[in-house]
Amino acid sequence: MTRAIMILGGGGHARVLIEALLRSGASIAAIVESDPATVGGLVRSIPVIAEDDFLGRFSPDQVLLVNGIGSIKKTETRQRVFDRFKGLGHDFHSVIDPSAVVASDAVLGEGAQLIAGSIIQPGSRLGSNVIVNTGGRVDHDCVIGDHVHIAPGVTLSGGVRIGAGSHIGTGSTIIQGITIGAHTIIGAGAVVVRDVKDGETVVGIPAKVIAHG
Ligand SMILES: CC(=O)SCCNC(=O)CCNC(=O)[C@H](O)C(C)(C)COP(=O)(O)OP(=O)(O)OC[C@H]1O[C@@H](n2cnc3c(N)ncnc32)[C@H](O)[C@@H]1OP(=O)(O)O
Repeated sequence: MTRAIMILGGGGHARVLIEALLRSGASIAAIVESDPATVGGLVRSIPVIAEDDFLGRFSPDQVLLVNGIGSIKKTETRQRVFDRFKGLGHDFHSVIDPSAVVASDAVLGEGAQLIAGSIIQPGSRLGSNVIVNTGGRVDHDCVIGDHVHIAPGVTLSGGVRIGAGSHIGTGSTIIQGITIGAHTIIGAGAVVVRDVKDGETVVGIPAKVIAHG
């Protein structure tokens, strides 16, 4: 049986995902929201259902979920949503915009989201629930942990490693071979030329630490 695709959340990131799914020929059965009133009207005529309704009506064998929660700094909320629905037995569908370029040997984890114009080069591996946002570039042999958000216009050079739950800010550049720890925040526009430890926030060119954990 083909499972119906449903989006968790109806905000800006969800709308980007809906565009990518529709462009790739998928159909979307519903947007699931804890508070449907927060979704400002119908998005592309897709019905909005309340989360309680969803939980009562649909079992994991009937639906495939898409994590529509974005992040601008910390990635905890989208991780919490992913983990909660995995705990209920649900599977997450990957969203790959038709304009994304993905090397034949790249490995994508469950629920990967490759937004318009993103590029994943050979030998790279992405964990579960990872976003590579608009125009993000992941060069060869990068290893990206679960729940990482690579924001629009980021460049990861070859062999970069990123720990789980990190947010790589919009337009930042990471030079080759750098290791970035878990739950870090890389500021918008930063140029990272040294390794970044778990929990650190770095900004600037070259990037310097402004917060620890
Ligand atoms: C589709 C989408 O929209 S996806 C979302 C994309 N957005 C992003 O990636 C946003 C990334 N976030 C940032 O760059 C943020 O500015 C952060 C996370 C680095 C810091 O945010 P906050 O913790 O709120 O710090 P705050 O704004 O108070 O700034 C602290 C200091 O760092 C400076 N600063 C903040 N961000 C940056 C930056 N990117 N580069 C240089 N300096 C910065 C501030 O000017 C301030 O300096 P001051 O103390 O001398 O005045």
